[in-house]
Amino acid sequence: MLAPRGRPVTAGESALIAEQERLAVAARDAARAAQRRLEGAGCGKSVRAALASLRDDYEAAGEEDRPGVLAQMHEVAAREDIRREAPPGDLDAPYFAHMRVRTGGRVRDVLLGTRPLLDAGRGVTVVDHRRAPIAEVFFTCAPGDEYEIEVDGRSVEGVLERRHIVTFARGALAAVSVPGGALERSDDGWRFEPGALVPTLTRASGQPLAAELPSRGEGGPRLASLLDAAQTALLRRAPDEPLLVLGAAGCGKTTVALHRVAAICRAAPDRFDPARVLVVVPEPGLLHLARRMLADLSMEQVLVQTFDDWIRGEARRLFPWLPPREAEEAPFGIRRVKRHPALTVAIDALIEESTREIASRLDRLLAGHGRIRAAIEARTETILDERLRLAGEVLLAEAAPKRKRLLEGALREERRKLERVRGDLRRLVGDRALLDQAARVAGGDLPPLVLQQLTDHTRRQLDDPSEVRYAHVDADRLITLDGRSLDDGTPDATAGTVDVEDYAILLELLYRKTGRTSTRAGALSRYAHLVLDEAQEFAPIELRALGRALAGGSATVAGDAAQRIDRTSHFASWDAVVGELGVEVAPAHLETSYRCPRPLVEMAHLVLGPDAPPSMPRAAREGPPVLLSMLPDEGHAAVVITEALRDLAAREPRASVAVIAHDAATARAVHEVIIRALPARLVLDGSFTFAPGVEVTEITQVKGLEFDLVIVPDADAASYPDTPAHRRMLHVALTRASHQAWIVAPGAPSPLVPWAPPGTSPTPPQRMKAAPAEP
Ligand SMILES: Nc1ncnc2c1ncn2[C@@H]1O[C@H](COP(=O)(O)OP(=O)(O)OP(=O)(O)O)[C@@H](O)[C@H]1O
Repeated sequence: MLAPRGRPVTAGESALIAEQERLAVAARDAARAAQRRLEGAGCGKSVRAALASLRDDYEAAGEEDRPGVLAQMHEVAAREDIRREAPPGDLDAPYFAHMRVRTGGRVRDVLLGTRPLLDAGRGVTVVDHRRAPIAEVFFTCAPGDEYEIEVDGRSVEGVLERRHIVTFARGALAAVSVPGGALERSDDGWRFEPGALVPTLTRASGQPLAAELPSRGEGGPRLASLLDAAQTALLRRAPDEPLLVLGAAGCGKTTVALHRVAAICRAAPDRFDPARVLVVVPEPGLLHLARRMLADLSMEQVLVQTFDDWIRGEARRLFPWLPPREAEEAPFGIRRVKRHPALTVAIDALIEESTREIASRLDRLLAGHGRIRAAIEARTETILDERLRLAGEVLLAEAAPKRKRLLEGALREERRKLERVRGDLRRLVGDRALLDQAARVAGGDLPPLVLQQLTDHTRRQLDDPSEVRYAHVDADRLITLDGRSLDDGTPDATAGTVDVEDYAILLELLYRKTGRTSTRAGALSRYAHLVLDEAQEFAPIELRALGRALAGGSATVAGDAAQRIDRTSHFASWDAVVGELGVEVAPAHLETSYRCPRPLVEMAHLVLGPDAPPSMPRAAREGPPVLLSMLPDEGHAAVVITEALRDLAAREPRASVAVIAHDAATARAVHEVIIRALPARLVLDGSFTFAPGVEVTEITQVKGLEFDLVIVPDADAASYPDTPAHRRMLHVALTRASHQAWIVAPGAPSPLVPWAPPGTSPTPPQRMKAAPAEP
């Protein structure tokens, strides 16, 4: 049981509580009354049934009765509209903040909630905290501030007298924020608890952001002196030696990998020209960070790319026929199939089919009576060109001179055509029989529904977009009113596009058919050294493409299996990763976490649960506790987070804060609230600034990055259920913090978080649940 830190409330605070309780009771009654009214207005199902029967009546009615039936339909539909707009989301907690304003000579209490609710009789006004103009006063003013806002084009002035965040527990007021803490209800009555409800975030002074570590122009040895002995030992490895650096989040894998680039380019400049070094990362955020770190190491010439950008550039050079348009990110299921290792089985089957077709064609052409097919099918080489060449040698040795020339010509022509892979791609991802062969070995991973989704998607991609279909129509008539293309945002938007996942498949098909990585149009780039960061996120087919670009060069591979969050990447093991890349290497392990302080390392390890590595990384330093808050809902959480950030911005303007949501939709919703109070950037495209300020983002964006503070705004049971994938996601979010993390659960809390572990500091609603009252 946690010892109470606070004190009994003062008389003034008691008066405030009484006033807040009156407001709470009035709001709850108003919400319940509104709910009763709406129930009286009919429930959705019965309204739909009523409308359906009225529609039948309308059909059956004579001309003269129809207006009457129509009027009834309108009335029922209007009731349905009221029901849909219906307020009270949570009858027991209809609002989460209160402010008292003096405006037009009157004092008004305004409550902030998720749904608006107006009950003049009870004196209750709940406004939508995201949209109502008056809510801006709550987010931007302090008590005593004068304000001027615009409402429906009119300017409204006033003074903010009070502002409080409140929480409810089991329908009753549970806490009211006051300067320095909160008044909290316990079984003994109300108490003042310092720092409660809205926790105080801190930023340790002097914590380096990764980008601030080494400074430009300083030499290699000086930079390396920032590294520990284990890290420095890795830099001493021979430049040609492949290196696989593993270790938990924040152990310095990226740091070592990029320092190694500088080290080998300096040690062997004749073989390792920085311009021939490629650094590949999964996401744009890490790309920006890596470029900055390389610039600090005077290695600006090194090419840093996301895998998608790299493969796009390569494939478009090799296959100039590719449609210029790329589809918007393909649905999860489709990406999963296209990146699945079992797709190789479908590729094998496709190559077999192509081989048989070529053999039959040659037999027909040269009247081979099955001998050519038998000779080709007798070969077992995996590269089709090899098979044709070697079978050809056998056939040519036996052939008469005249026939020899014919055979030679026909074989040459067939081998020349092998680099045409466009039709193969269409067949591979559009032919259900081939895909079913992959599904059979995928152990339930590729269900029929997903394969159907893929073949439908492929069919749509093969359609001509409307612009092509309507080429005979004037171009300006094909532009819609909002200036977008005719197909934008429609299923037809997929027509005539290619998926980014197709590029690696095309390279694979090319290689499997020709044994080459070039076409007449161009050749795959070659690198002296490849750095692959966050390597757990790449699919086998992508690793093979990179391996082929490496051909003979050396590699530094860095990753952490506990951080794999892309469920379409199919990570199997580190042996498999380096195997696909074509390098042989034993892993080197880093064991000290430099980014996260001890409480965070422990929490992140706990969150991984059964998936945690056997030993917890060593933390290089102590730090503040991980903050935990349970709040009634998302709106409430967003307001509490906003309040804490407002306070932090005033005290620590140089802190870098990431609010890391589980998904983009949640990030947008939280951002919508935060920007009412302070400048915050919504980053969903990797464009992080690595500068002080607040950035709201989603987990897939933050791989490899770090911020002073991390806030997880949605650690509820629905966003983070107990699955290995969700454990890893939460782990990644938390380990982005170099100083402190705050986990907020709106509604039912996630089972992944130990809500009251030692060393953490739960905020009031949680403590009230976790700890019974003192005797
Ligand atoms: N020896 C060291 N001494 C002090 N700080 C270090 C040391 N090594 C790395 N760091 C710092 O630790 C932080 C994490 O490093 P880095 O990003 O390289 O880790 P990582 O293992 O790649 O992390 P992740 O797995 O999360 O991508 C960075 O701020 C880096 O500057």
